[in-house]
This record gives sequence, structure tokens and C-alpha cells, in this order.
Amino acid sequence: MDEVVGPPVLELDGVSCRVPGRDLFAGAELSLGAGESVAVTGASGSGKSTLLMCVLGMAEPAAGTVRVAGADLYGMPERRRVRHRRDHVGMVFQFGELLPELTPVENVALAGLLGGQGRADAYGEAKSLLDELGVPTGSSPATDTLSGGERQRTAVARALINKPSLLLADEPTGSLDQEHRDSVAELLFSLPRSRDCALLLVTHDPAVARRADRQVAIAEGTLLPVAASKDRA
Ligand SMILES: Nc1ncnc2c1ncn2[C@@H]1O[C@H](COP(=O)(O)OP(=O)(O)OP(=O)(O)O)[C@@H](O)[C@H]1O
Repeated sequence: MDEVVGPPVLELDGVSCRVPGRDLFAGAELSLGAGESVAVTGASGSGKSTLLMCVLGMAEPAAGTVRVAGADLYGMPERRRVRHRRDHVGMVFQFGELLPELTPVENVALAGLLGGQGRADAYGEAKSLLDELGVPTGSSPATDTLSGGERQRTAVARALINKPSLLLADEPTGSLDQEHRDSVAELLFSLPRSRDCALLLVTHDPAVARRADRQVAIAEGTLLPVAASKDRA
């Protein structure tokens, strides 16, 4: 198999997460390189979203180190962490979390503007990403008129506009019917290679998880590798 795995983009070293009154997991170890995808599964309430928030720099772990693009995320001041996230991380949520009154191009371009791109560059890049991902932009419809699949593709374009080295996705196909689920999953799992980024994706859906290069599960209070054959069909 011609695996293309680059230097680590994400490294978890002994990471433990707690919420008030409860330990979720401890001693989590994970290394994820550019070009590679990992699916995170686990029972409801096991801490999958908390793990993503921790990698996003928004939930400091109780112990351990989170390194993104070579930098210790919680060893830097908050303002630098926000900048580091904008420069290196893209995020796709279950429901897209787009601004419904804006057009898809505006939703995507806004992320580019916030990432420091000039107006012409951000709008040009937003349009070309949406064209590439198959989202209609011609008549500039409001985002809330798009199909569920088109909305998630718009969310993917928004996550990509600042050329992240790490892409995070929390149940990105959870709100879609099977046809859209398959096409959005196919798109997401093509990105590590086509965009030279790493993908860490949380899902309840075994068919989606099987598309990843590797699977891990939060179980028994830690992060465990899951033995599973890769299924890209
Ligand atoms: N800020 C918080 N304060 C208290 N409890 C929290 C907080 N955030 C999350 N929790 C609890 O921590 C546990 C893990 O939540 P999390 O959302 O990470 O789980 P999950 O594995 O993603 O669940 P699901 O699959 O249902 O989305 C849950 O029991 C949740 O209620």
C-alpha cells in the first residue's frame, strides 16, 4: 500500500481530559501525520467531542501535551493559541454551523478574511473552492436554501480556505441522508492526500469510520487503537 505519511501534524502525549465531577479519559497517545486520516469512535458521552475541543485549543487537558504543527498548544499564551488555530486548523461541525443569511461564498470568504487574507483573495479562493466541491454559487443563493450535503460541502470549503495542516470534523455526516453521507465522507477522506493535511474525524457511523486510514476509540477510560480493515469502497 502506498501510504503517504508526513511529519506529525498532531501529537497527543499522555493527554487526560475531565469534566466537572468526571474523568473522561487519561493517558491518550496519538500521532497523526500529513496525508493521514484517523476516525475516533466511542460510546455517547465518552468524550469524543471533548477530545476535539482539546485539539482545537478550547479545552485544556488536565494532564499531558497537545502538539499541533509542532507547537505545544497549551504552552503558549491564549492569543497565540487563537492565531495558531487560525493558521493551522480547520473544523467541520455536524450541522455546518454556517451563517444562514449569508451566501456560501460569503460564509467561506469570511473565514479567509478572519485568517488574514485580503478581500479579493478571500472571495476568489472561496468561489474556486466551492466550484471544486460542487456547491452552486452562480445565483448566489442564501446558504439556508442549500441541501444538507451542499451545506456540509460549504462547511468543508470554509474549513479549507486557510490551508490548514490539520482538519477536525465532529460527526460531519451525522445530519445527512445516506446518499449525502457517502459523498461528504468520500470528499472528507480524499482531503488528506489532495490537500496534504491530516484529518481527525469523530463519528458514530462504522461505515464512515472504516474509510479512515486508522481508527481509535475512547473506551476503558483511554484512547485505544481499533483493529479494522480500511474500506474506501
Ligand atoms: N463543560 C462541561 N461541563 C460538564 N460536563 C461536560 C462538559 N462538556 C461535556 N461534558 C460531559 O462530558 C461527557 C463527554 O461529552 P462529549 O460531548 O465529549 O461526549 P461525546 O463522546 O462526544 O458524546 P456524543 O457521542 O453523545 O456526542 C458528557 O457526559 C458530557 O455531558
